[in-house]
Amino acid sequence: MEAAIVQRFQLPSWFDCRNFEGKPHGSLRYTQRAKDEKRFKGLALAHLQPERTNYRRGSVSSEVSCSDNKTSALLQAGSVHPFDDEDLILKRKAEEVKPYLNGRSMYLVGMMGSGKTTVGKLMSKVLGYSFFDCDTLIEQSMNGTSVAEIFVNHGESFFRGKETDALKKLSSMYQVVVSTGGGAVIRPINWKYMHNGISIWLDVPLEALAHRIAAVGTNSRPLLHDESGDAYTVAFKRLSTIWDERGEAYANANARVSLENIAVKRGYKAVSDLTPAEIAIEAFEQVQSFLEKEETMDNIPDGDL
Ligand SMILES: Nc1ncnc2c1ncn2[C@@H]1O[C@H](COP(=O)(O)OP(=O)(O)O)[C@@H](O)[C@H]1O
Ligand SMILES: O=C(O)C1=C[C@@H](OP(=O)(O)O)[C@@H](O)[C@H](O)C1
Repeated sequence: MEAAIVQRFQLPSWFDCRNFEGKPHGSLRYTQRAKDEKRFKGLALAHLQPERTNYRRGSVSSEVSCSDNKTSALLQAGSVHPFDDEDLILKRKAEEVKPYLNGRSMYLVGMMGSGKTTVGKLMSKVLGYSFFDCDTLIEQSMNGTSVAEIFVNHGESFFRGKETDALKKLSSMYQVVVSTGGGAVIRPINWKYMHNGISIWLDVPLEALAHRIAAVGTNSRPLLHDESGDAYTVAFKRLSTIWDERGEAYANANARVSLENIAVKRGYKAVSDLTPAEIAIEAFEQVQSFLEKEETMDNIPDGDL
């Protein structure tokens, strides 16, 4: 993670920069007076450049130091938890959006591996909604037969019928977040059901999808499964073909969450730096924009449309 993290540190006492030695990492702002006196006290706003992070680990190792032209001082080293803030922002965002949803459900759509399940679970948790994974519902309706087995034993079109049945059932429910299967967007009837709630498209670049899928394997994703070739290349080729066939269908969703746009907004080099919480925050923001537009449209008199 390349982006700087801003963190406040309560410094315990006066620091005299001349008394410290250490290699400065990051920077620390302090007042002109402190600069002149080469000492300072109190709250410091530090920009940390973490060495490495991982969204599952949720913490970064860091060093905060101050320096002037001649000296530098290591003030604090250890672990910080930037995502504590992120979780709080996510919770607040959900609380902000929730009253305007009026109990409407949310349907996450997107290519295989786009994070519908991961992000959907997070969104349901902070909203206090129930979470459903469409593939899991289909498997349950088939006494635990896996999606991969359903494809092999009954074919794709049978699976698509089950998928539509599952969406029909879900469409009568309120306050649920649904992770749909990547192919749910290809049948117009499925959109009729999903439009009972708000649909959100997780738009993830194919390279990132292929990396994620190669990491977990393709056993549970029959449309990508292939014994030959290296996992990334096979996944990328298959995903490209699928994208050509149905890419446009995802744009029917009410809200689009583009990982490339979030990465640019946050100053990250790669979309792989984005955490599921950051993506969920953006999803709520896009839902908010959709609801605002919807309200504006509702307020326009019929004759003016
Ligand atoms: N933001 C993310 N960064 C890195 N890996 C992710 C992210 N979101 C999901 N993943 C991983 O990608 C894989 C697919 O995610 P999943 O939520 O199952 O996608 P989908 O439900 O759209 O198929 C999982 O292994 C998951 O841990
Ligand atoms: O894209 C698709 O056609 C499919 C995606 C899968 O779901 P995920 O998107 O959850 O992997 C699953 O429904 C099935 O393997 C078909």
